Amino acid sequence: MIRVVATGTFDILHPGHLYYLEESRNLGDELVVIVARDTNVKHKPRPILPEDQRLRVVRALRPVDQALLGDLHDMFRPIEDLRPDIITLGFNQHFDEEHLRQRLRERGLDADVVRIPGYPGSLASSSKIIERILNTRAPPGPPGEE
Ligand SMILES: Cc1cc2nc3c(=O)[nH]c(=O)nc-3n(C[C@H](O)[C@H](O)[C@H](O)COP(=O)(O)O)c2cc1C
Ligand SMILES: Nc1ncnc2c1ncn2[C@@H]1O[C@H](COP(=O)(O)OP(=O)(O)OP(=O)(O)O)[C@@H](O)[C@H]1O
Repeated sequence: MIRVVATGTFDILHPGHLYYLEESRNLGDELVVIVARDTNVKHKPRPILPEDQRLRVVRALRPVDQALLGDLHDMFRPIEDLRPDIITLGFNQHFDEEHLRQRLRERGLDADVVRIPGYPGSLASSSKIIERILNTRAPPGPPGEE
């Protein structure tokens, strides 16, 4: 039984998320997804959707066997509980594979780390979708300010 763990914010879902989760699931027999806590998303603007809502939707996706919210303070805590064989990183996750492997070893965890490539598409990105909404649906400014 090969357990795979995938992680991410999953704010506004798009086919890039599905591709990442499907490819992660294909590496093993079971996929568990750790959804980032609202307060831990600091490397970009805070998510639009609250963590419970992000979790609920990720949990319902076909490739996902189990989904949970991450720890508030220690990202290795859920990994210690889940003991995955493989941890997948998405194409744009800012972790260095070798550094992450090392930190896992230091915690007595021997999961392999696998990078999943990107899925093409100009709107396969939560931030690009938000940008498009702002550009196409934002209320017009006061008259004369076009
Ligand atoms: C191995 C691993 C474990 C993680 N565990 C947690 C966690 O317990 N809590 C959390 O809030 N974020 C955790 N994260 C971080 C997020 O799920 C996410 O990867 C990070 O916010 C960057 O995500 P983004 O690609 O969605 O922007 C973990 C990331 C990795 C790689
Ligand atoms: N186009 C894509 N192709 C493959 N994987 C993706 C794609 N977009 C996101 N992912 C992966 O899905 C997981 C969750 O991504 P995240 O929630 O950060 O979405 P995002 O669209 O990359 O967000 P943002 O645009 O705000 O950076 C990460 O592992 C990420 O690498």
